[in-house]
Amino acid sequence: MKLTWSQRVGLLLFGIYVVVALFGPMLTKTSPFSIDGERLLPPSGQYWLGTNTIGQDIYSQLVHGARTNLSIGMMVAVISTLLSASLGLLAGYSKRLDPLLNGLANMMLVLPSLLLILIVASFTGGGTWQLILTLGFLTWPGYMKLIRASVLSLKEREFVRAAQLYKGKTGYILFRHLLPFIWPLVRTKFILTFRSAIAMEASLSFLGIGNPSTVSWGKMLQDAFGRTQTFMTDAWQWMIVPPSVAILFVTIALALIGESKIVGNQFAAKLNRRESRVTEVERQAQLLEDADDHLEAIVVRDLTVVYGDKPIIHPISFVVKQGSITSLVGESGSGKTTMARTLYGLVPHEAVEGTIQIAGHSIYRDGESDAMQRWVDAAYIFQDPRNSFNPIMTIGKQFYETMKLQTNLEQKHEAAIAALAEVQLGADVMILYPHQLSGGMLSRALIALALVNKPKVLIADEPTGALDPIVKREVFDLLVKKVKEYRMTLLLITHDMPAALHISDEIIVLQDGKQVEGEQKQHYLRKGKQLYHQFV
Ligand SMILES: Nc1ncnc2c1ncn2[C@@H]1O[C@H](COP(=O)(O)OP(=O)(O)OP(=O)(O)O)[C@@H](O)[C@H]1O
Repeated sequence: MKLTWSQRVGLLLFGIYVVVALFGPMLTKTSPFSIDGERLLPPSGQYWLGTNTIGQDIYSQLVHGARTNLSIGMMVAVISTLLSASLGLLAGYSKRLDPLLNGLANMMLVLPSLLLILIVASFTGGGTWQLILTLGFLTWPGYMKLIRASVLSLKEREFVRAAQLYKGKTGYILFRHLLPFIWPLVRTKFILTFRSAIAMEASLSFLGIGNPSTVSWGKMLQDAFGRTQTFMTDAWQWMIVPPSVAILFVTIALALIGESKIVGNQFAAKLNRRESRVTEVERQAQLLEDADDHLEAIVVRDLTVVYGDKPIIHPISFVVKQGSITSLVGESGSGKTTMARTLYGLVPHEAVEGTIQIAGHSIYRDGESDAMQRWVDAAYIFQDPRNSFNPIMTIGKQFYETMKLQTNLEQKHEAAIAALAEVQLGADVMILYPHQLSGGMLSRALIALALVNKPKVLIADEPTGALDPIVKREVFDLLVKKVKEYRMTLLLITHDMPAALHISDEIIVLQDGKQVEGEQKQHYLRKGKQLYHQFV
């Protein structure tokens, strides 16, 4: 990864600070507290940075102070960042925990943090651990709310919904699908908290309420400013300048690193290198025996969908026979996507009335839709392929996650390559990220992904929208072939009337959320047929 010069400088400065904090104290035999030198000695071979007004070695104090700052900054940043990230993820993801956690964050935000820190520091005599815990527990809410807001929006993305549908465990979804996206926020939070903890510790020590048994840069400055000799002699040059420059040095280093993407990207790459953990997903999935087959693959009775006060789907009933192809057509905005999403259980329960059965499972009846094996009993192709894939996972990993018929990685790999080959994609696609594929390639990869578990029912929302006419034709042929081969039921949402007429056993026409019947439907189909003759 290419770093800008400022990022390199930031890392270099911070590296120097860490080396000094870790190894600097080893280079001095003098204790930072011992008063064995003469007072106010200028820098020399013996006292590299001179001595202070009571004869203590300033170099020794500076390097021991670096250690104190590093450990306080690190501990506070770790505690505060862990709280922000974990509570933000949980609040954004869980509707149940959100009111509690968000309420707690709001309450903490209105607390006068500085006052509390001063009170705690005064009462505890500036104890280091008390300071770390106070700072750590008071500084998480701001970024927690930012992370929560990101997760609230991310969890509506198709790839997260898909992960939920195949019953990925909550921890897995949070860690694998959501954390990499909020990682830049986590990284920034860590660096900012590190920086402010160092500044806060220095300020408290400067005010005289730091830990008296440790040495720190703030305390060095307090000592220097508290003595008149500092300014009456040249001593300010070695008593005030070194700790001030050190604080400035670390603050600048952290500010420069804060602009770097190095940590986040390395982490995301690391996450992606990890083997897929979808073994958590239930595996008992085998295609149900033919005896369990239902002649009616999709049964819809008196279905309505209302968003707020706006009816989107008016009462509608229909049946899709097992092994058939039914196309859902209609003008833009007529409610096709809403219908498809409703059938697959992707619409909030409260918006839906009526009953839906898919492959024998009632959708929207508690417990029963959970029993449906997503991607095996029924699969869904979302309208927007780019949003359907997790952008920071390779296509191959996303195949492994979804595959339920194969038990080991080798079998999964072979089946994924075979499924990709059916849509004219090579095995090299497995190691590519979604952004490295064209829109058409992504559409085909999505179709392969939907077919890889040989689903009994496939609901496909505009699966060929991004394809050129030749590939489109090939994909329709593939879908027809798979319908026959797997005895699959296909509900196809499409604007492509010629194709719908060409491959469908049944066509449902929607207009303004209502099913069109009789002469109006015939008129719509006649128009489609005229196009169809141009198509074949
Ligand atoms: N989440 C939502 N909240 C409120 N209204 C919505 C929501 N989703 C869709 N709608 C409305 O439902 C109507 C039908 O939209 P839908 O996306 O189902 O149509 P469509 O037939 O699939 O259109 P297209 O062919 O352009 O994709 C539109 O008026 C749309 O504004």
